[in-house]
Amino acid sequence: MTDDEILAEFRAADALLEGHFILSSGLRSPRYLQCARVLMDPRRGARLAEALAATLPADLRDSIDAVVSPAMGGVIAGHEMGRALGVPAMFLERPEGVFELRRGFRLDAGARVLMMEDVVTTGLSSREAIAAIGRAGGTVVAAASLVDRSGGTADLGVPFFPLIRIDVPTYEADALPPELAAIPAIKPGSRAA
Ligand SMILES: O=P(O)(O)OC[C@H]1O[C@H](OP(=O)(O)OP(=O)(O)O)[C@H](O)[C@@H]1O
Ligand SMILES: O=C(O)c1cc(=O)[nH]c(=O)[nH]1
Ligand SMILES: [Mg+2]
Repeated sequence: MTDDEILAEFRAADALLEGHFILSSGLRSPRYLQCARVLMDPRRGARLAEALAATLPADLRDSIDAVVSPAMGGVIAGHEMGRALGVPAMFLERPEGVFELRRGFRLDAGARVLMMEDVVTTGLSSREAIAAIGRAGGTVVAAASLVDRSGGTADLGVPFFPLIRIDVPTYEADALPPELAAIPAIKPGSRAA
């Protein structure tokens, strides 16, 4: 899938939002990629996951035992990647503030895991998820996401395969451009403030 085809899927889903957004990291942005709107169409989600799976090197793709994703945003993205790769898909939650596998999800010792996110901005959520998979006994062999909006700055410590890289600005909360400061901010994600 080309970048234009991927962006067309986001546009068709009304997933390219404009306004004033508080991101998971606390950074602010005039743009938000609402992957939940993309994934609300299961066939669109499956198409995008198939396209992403096809970009993985074949030896890596064939070696993956499981997909593990951080909730909430990663849940459906990870499930579709599990389907595309033909492996189980599990998710991490943080009811106590730190990601953990719950609901009977478990990894065999040394299981080769693909960590799947919806969006990567600073990479913090991805790094926290990768650490949690390690604590659960898995070995993260690669990370993937639908969108990388880090501008190439996110270092996840493992090979990283985003479906698309999108350049969008982010600002510290105390350094907003006037046009952003003039709009009320909303926080679409679920990380506790
Ligand atoms: O790379 P980062 O700076 O960590 O930002 C990206 C993260 O932010 C969003 O999650 P969020 O914490 O908003 O919660 P959600 O997944 O429950 O929506 C998104 O789903 C990623 O997990
Ligand atoms: O950084 C985030 O929290 C974030 C940015 C974005 O564009 N979309 C999203 O779901 N989360
Ligand atoms: Mg998330």
